Amino acid sequence: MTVELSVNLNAVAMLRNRRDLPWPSVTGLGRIALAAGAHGLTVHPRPDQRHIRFSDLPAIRSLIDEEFPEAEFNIEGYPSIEFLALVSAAKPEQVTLVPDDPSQPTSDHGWDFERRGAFLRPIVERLKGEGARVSLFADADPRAMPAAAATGCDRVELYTGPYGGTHDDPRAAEAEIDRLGAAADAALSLGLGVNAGHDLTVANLPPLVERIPALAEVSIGHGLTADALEYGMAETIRRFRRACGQAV
Ligand SMILES: CC(=O)[C@@H](O)[C@H](O)COP(=O)(O)O
Ligand SMILES: NCC(=O)COP(=O)(O)O
Repeated sequence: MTVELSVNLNAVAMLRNRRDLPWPSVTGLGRIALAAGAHGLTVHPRPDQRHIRFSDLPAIRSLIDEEFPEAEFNIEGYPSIEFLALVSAAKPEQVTLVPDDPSQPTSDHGWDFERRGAFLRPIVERLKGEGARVSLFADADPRAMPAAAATGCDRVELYTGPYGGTHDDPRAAEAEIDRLGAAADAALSLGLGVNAGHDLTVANLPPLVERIPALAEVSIGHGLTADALEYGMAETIRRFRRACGQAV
């Protein structure tokens, strides 16, 4: 089974928002990602629109519909009334619900399914009724998976932030892989699909994929954008030197 890659465009949008200019272009970089074989595009619009703006969503929807009809749009976020209205309009193939409060700098935990199950169930049903696959952001805890499944969701997205944080500690990384693997096994045994995301990199993906071969999808933004800058920098310097009139 292939693990699909969904490219999170939040970091691109954050760079764009530094100026009142249209670059880097969220749809332009999305197009490059899909043309290079990414399976989908992910955005996590936050209420303050600090990176993805609500107005980005129709443009991404059109990009996929008109140029990459096989690709998937994944919208992540807390299911506020405003978020649910955005999702209804953008019609993503997948919605990933995340228990963020508006003041959080980034996502840092999954749902407490026991406590929030009654809140989630009708929302999951509504989103599925609108044609979306529904994934719920989950901590790497196998004991949480029965309550996750009881919400009616299709998948869980395992929160890999703690794993990403072990980049300089191989033993801690192994322990996190064990936790993620056990959570994935529990979810799969209940018929749930398993996605994963947060702080994933080229370096830490292979052990994760090896432990969870049935992983359906990873969504990656921060580390992927960092690599795009690093690996694109040399060619960019050559382009700018040529623009300066230098012989390159
Ligand atoms: C749910 C998740 O892990 C990502 O969507 C992450 O929250 C990205 O959000 P930021 O780009 O705002 O950090
Ligand atoms: N769902 C996780 C995601 O979309 C990207 O997270 P990150 O790679 O920006 O940490």
